[in-house]
Amino acid sequence: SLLATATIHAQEFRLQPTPQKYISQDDSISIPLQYQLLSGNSLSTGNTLPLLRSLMPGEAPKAGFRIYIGTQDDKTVKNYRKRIPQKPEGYFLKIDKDRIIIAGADERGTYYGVQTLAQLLTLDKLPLIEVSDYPDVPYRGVVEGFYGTPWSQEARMRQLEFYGRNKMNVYLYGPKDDPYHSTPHWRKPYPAQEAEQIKQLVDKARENNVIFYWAIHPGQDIRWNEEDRSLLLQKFESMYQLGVRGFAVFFDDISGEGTQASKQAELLNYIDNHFVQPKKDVAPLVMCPTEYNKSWSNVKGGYLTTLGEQLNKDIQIMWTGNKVIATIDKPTLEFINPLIKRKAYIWWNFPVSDYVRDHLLLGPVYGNGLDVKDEMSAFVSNPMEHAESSKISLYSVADYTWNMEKFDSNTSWKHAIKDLMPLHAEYLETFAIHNSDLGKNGHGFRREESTNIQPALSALLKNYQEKGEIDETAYRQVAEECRKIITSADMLLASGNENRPLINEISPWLSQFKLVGEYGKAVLDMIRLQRQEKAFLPSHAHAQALQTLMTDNDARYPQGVKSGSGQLMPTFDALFEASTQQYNRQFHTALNARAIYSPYTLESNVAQLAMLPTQQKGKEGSVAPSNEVINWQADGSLTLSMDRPRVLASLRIDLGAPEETYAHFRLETSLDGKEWQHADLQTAWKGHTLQKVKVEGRKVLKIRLTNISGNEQKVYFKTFKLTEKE
Ligand SMILES: CCCCCN1[C@H](CO)[C@@H](O)[C@@H](O)[C@@H]1CC(=O)NC
Repeated sequence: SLLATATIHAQEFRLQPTPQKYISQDDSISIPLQYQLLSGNSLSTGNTLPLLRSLMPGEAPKAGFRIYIGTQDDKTVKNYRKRIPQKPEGYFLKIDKDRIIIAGADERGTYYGVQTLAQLLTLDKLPLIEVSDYPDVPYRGVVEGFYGTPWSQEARMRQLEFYGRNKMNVYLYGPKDDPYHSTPHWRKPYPAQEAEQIKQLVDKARENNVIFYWAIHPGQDIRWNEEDRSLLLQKFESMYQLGVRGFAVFFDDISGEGTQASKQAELLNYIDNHFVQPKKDVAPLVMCPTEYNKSWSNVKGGYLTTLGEQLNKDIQIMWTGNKVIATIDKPTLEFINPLIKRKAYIWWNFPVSDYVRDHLLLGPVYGNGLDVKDEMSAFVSNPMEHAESSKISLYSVADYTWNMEKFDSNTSWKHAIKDLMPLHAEYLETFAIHNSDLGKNGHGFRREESTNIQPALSALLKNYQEKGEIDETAYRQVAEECRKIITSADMLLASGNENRPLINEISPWLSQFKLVGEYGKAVLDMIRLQRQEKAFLPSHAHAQALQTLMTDNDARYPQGVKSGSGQLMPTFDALFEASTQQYNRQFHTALNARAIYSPYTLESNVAQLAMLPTQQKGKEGSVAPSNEVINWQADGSLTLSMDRPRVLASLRIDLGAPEETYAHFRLETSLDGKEWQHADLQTAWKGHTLQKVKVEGRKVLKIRLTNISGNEQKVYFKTFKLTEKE
């Protein structure tokens, strides 16, 4: 498929990432089948020569064609020394009629020169070209730092190859749900099997010139004493024995003793002075602070300034931006860099989806500043638990961090898709453009979706809702898009082995996507046939059947599978409702005019709660949990309303707080929104969670939870779930 890639790419071939500078003459040579290799001593170890030999197997001592390769200290490239960009990981690549020169500022730069050559070799002829290139951001890559199913060994091996090809140089291993990374087993060495897998990853990383960082997440139960400090160092030593040469300590998402800045700084400096520095072959230590975004930081409290003042200068400090989930711009960095007295090591929480697990985030990487390359020491992406699907974003993160000013999010996005499935790129693009928004979520972070068809969707809906008329141009465009949706789903599901791991990840969403396309077609029929008493009915019935199929999601994904939720589904639901209401008025019928939706709506004057989506699964209704600590102001309340009175079987609430906290809250229910009955929170207490609150058999229309303590309460919002009586 490499050849296929070349053929497809040939007309719009681009080098990835976009090089800083390159000149190509209008001439090319056929790929040399034999060549004499003149390589510098500095490359005798490492994986640069193995990569070159794997790409061009025709090495022959007497051949006329020559390849000169080395770093700037090697005499094999001394004539080109001044052409090498004097920047870390810089390289000079020149393809001439009788020779190729690959000269790097350092070993990794030379390696990247070979990776660029690798891309040129996918063309049927080698263009005569000169490339002078280097990365804008020193450290570029991925932090596997999400909640949920950690990536598999196979997925990680593929990731590391992807990073090598796309010139990403760091991978931080920190899956929140790995018990040996975090509580409870961070103090213990890995069992033999897991240790062997880590060793394999470290070797794979070295092969791809990626620094493998192993992170530890001790903060939830660390004790600030000699014993835990030495246990942590022993764990690091055991990882070093496995070949790990990059170390990180994450103090994010914890509470209690572990959050003290001065203790964190003391521990990290100790690790730096007694482990990292003495080892001499270990990368600079990286730490993730507890206050890792501006909305959670209390500058006056001094946490960040303490780290900035006390942490050894070479220790990197991570930062997610102005919020947990945020794009990174100049003001973001102008805020944090002075406080921590160094350039922030950006942990970008995208395309991570562990707080919107029913969505895939496959859209373009956009919104980060193009003028911040000199304000950050690193930019690493926290991806989705779906490794292959995350590559659409990761490809663009590689592009953005290597050559920031030249980054174009849409071009990069299109090439990312071609890189993943060259033979099905148009279908994957149709799928990706309609699966990019997150839907309502606790962080309030949203993305554009269905941008290609959005104008037609709103024109069609506006004309129909306001004038009962059909905008024929919009109608045709939407109908065509529905056809493309249905075709794309089938083509991708039937795409065989082009990218089987990707299809395995997205197949539940592909099935849902096809239903969305069918639903769109059925709704278009409904508005076309709305005035025909007989013909309307089968389309209405079909649309309802599709609504049912779309809510009975794939059992593999209990949290549900959403597709086209940003623009397509809201428009189709609105057209379903409007045309059915119109039909009922005209023919005096009472067909169901409500598209399937959650019968529960949430209102709240607590900012972080107001955005939470509600969910319905059968007899269960819930407000989605928030990943953030909620600042619940005095007298702040949350009200869950039903679409009609319902009899409750039970209600479970979990604020992740000790029992006394619940005394600060009052729970009430109401049948009419005017009269409220109290429900007792204390009696239902069961260690950290309120079990069946005494509302058994109560008929309610609304449920309200209010902070009556007179002060702000900081709580988690883990569970708010009701079950209705059968
Ligand atoms: C209260 C927990 C918020 C979690 C925030 N983010 C991610 C988004 O959900 C999640 O993957 C978690 O690992 C991460 C923590 C974080 O952002 N650390 C710098």
